[in-house]
Amino acid sequence: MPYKSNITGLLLECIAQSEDGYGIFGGTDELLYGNSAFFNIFGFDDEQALGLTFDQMINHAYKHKRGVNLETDNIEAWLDKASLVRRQLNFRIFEVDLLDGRWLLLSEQLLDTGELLVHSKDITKQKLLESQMQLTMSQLQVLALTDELTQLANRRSFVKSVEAELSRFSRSADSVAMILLDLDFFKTINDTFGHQAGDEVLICVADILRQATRQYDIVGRLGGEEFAIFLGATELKAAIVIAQRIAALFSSTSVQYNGQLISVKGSMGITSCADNVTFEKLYNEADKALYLAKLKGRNRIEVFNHQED
Ligand SMILES: Nc1nc2c(ncn2[C@@H]2O[C@H](COP(=O)(O)OP(=O)(O)OP(=O)(O)O)[C@@H](O)[C@H]2O)c(=O)[nH]1
Repeated sequence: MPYKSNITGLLLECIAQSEDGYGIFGGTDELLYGNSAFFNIFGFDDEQALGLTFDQMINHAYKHKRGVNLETDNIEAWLDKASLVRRQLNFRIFEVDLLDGRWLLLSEQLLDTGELLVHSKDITKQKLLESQMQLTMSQLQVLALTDELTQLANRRSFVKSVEAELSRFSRSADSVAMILLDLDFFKTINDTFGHQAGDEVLICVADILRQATRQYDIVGRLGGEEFAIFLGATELKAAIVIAQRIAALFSSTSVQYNGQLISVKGSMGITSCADNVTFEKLYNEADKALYLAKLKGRNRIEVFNHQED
């Protein structure tokens, strides 16, 4: 059959024209065959690479700054490292990037006869898609953990972060503290000035909390007009100072909305402990103190009393 008798020639022609790279290195690593896509990986335009060793081809790419991206100041050391993995397995697959921005998936297959068959496939589109997906995933993760209005940690993320910190602190004897803050008569602000004005107040409160806390404190909006601050390695005294700082900022700040000034007031409950601390324990203690602050007339700070509990 004429088709069958021509198959070898046809196959060679297909490989020569293929956008995938094909190369065969001989037993002493000299290039026996390559198509133009393969030469291109090493910065060669034509068959001048034939007969060169892998090391010589890499040196060519490095010297002419073409083809494969060789991120090294020492090409000899790079080649030594490559020799540790090259031809060590019957089959291996890896990704490389080219200086023109493309990405290739390369496979090396050691033939029974000692030659090394190398195949390359352009995976630039897939890499681009992959990095876009990674970006979307990390954006989604941020969205899932952030309160949209105030950009503070939401309840889920606050609990998760505090629990992570507590497991870190469990190995130290340091005290940790929590401040719970609940705005006073916030419903009246909404009812008087509108929901939008209420939102502006919540944003302002978040700014005040960021301003009053340290970089490593964890600040979250637990929901509605309830906020929480976790203070790692903090004694009660220092936690009270931070709560007083927040109260002072509330007193000196008014939110401007449609030409009107809205004052912000809040009640705070504080607790601090060092032993067997869990999120629930801290939260419940701070919440009891907060309840007391509301009961005693609001716009004040109360500390959880461990003796009375
Ligand atoms: N603008 C706005 N209002 C909210 C948001 N989330 C909750 N609220 C409102 O917050 C108000 C909370 O009301 P209450 O629980 O009675 O609290 P309060 O009026 O501050 O009363 P006290 O805490 O007892 O001083 C409700 O009217 C909710 O609708 C929000 O994201 N934006």
